[in-house]
Amino acid sequence: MDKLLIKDAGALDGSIKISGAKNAALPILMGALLVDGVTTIGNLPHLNDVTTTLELMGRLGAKLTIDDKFNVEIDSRNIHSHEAPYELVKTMRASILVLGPLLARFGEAVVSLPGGCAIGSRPVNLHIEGMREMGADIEVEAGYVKAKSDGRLKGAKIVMEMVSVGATENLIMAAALADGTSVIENAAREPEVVDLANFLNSMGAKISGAGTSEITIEGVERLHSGHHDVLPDRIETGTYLVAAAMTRGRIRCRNTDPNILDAVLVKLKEAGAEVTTGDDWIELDMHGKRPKAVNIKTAPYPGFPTDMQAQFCAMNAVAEGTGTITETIFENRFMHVLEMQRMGADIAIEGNTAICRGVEQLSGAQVMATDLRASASLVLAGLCADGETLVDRIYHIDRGYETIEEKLQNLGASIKRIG
Ligand SMILES: CC(=O)N[C@H]1[C@@H](OP(=O)(O)OP(=O)(O)OC[C@H]2O[C@@H](n3ccc(=O)[nH]c3=O)[C@H](O)[C@@H]2O)O[C@H](CO)[C@@H](O)[C@@H]1O
Ligand SMILES: C=C(OP(=O)(O)O)C(=O)O
Repeated sequence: MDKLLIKDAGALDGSIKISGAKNAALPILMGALLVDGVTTIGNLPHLNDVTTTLELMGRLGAKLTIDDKFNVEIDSRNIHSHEAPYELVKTMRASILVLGPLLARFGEAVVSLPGGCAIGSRPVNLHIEGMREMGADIEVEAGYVKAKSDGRLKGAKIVMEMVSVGATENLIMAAALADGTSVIENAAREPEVVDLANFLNSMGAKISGAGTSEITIEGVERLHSGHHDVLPDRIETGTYLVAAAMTRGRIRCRNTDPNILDAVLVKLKEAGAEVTTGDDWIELDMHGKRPKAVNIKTAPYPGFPTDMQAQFCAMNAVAEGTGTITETIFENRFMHVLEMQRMGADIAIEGNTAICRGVEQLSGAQVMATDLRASASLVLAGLCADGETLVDRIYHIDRGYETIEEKLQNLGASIKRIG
């Protein structure tokens, strides 16, 4: 199993290109199953989750052509299977997003439940309830969601009991081919939901209000061929910005979108960073100063993203002063804290809050990655720890960060992958 070996090499300095967003790429690829034609997707990140999704689409009967820049052409005209098996679904929570497209287009879907994971139980009741309201007959049996619809799904008004990114996306996709108009209230407002809606609209869907908490979808009979470029990854961007802040360095992130990172940039400025932005770039400069600890409370967009919480926890661990991190989205997203404590961090967990008292210097240790962002935060901690840090189980990182070691090496970090 691959590991990452990291040593403190001082302040990061340089420029990197940000990849397309994992969390937009996955629903968009699943959304291509709705299209009775050929879709091409650009700016796809080369990640394990994307490869798993492509494998799943291939098993369902989609014909895939991938060029050397990782642009993917998907011919979904001859889908012949409507089942997403456990062996593929287990590695990736987002695979539940095939449910809406398969059910909407073929009136049938059998999708394995992805199971719990390190950050929490992650149920899919909102996905199922919403599709039932559109007339689907759904049973959960032997670990599989088995859904059927007699003819097209029916447009419905769905009031979401809580804000869910995945359920909003699944229901948009289900409603895109439904008979009649659907309205999703209390919808997630994440930029990735907007990107999915833009993608589907460019294929002929009629979705309005994405990016607000009320989304209206006028069902159409079919979607047609088209092209879409995935939006930049705001979480990858934020991760590298924090890496630069922690190491008292300077970074320019290119091919990104500063307009979807407000909550993160505000906190970086509060930590003492000078942040400058252009149309598609963000620059952060610490001018050699140690960051100041910040208080964070995660919330649905446009609040502070839960996917950036672990990285800010790492920053607080080496910052000046004390900062609190309150996690409100997932019930168990502090696994990184236990590993950081092994590196000498002074962090106490009280309920859903981590109280971090910054220390002058962390010390390198062997640590275990438990989930995607926890792994990223341990890599960041390793960048400013004394001695060597060995991060184990980095398959989690490969789910969400494209060539992380190369990008960090370009910024001057000492990091290498060992088998
Ligand atoms: C592939 C992808 O885009 N993943 C992101 C997506 O995950 P995902 O879409 O799985 O997260 P949700 O927004 O659905 O989860 C938010 C909360 O709702 C709960 N919930 C969700 C669905 C449901 O049917 N029932 C229910 O109770 C979850 O347990 C959680 O407490 O949004 C999360 C929250 O921003 C991010 O951390 C993930 O990176
Ligand atoms: C939790 C995450 O992803 P997923 O929903 O794919 O597990 C994440 O991107 O931090």
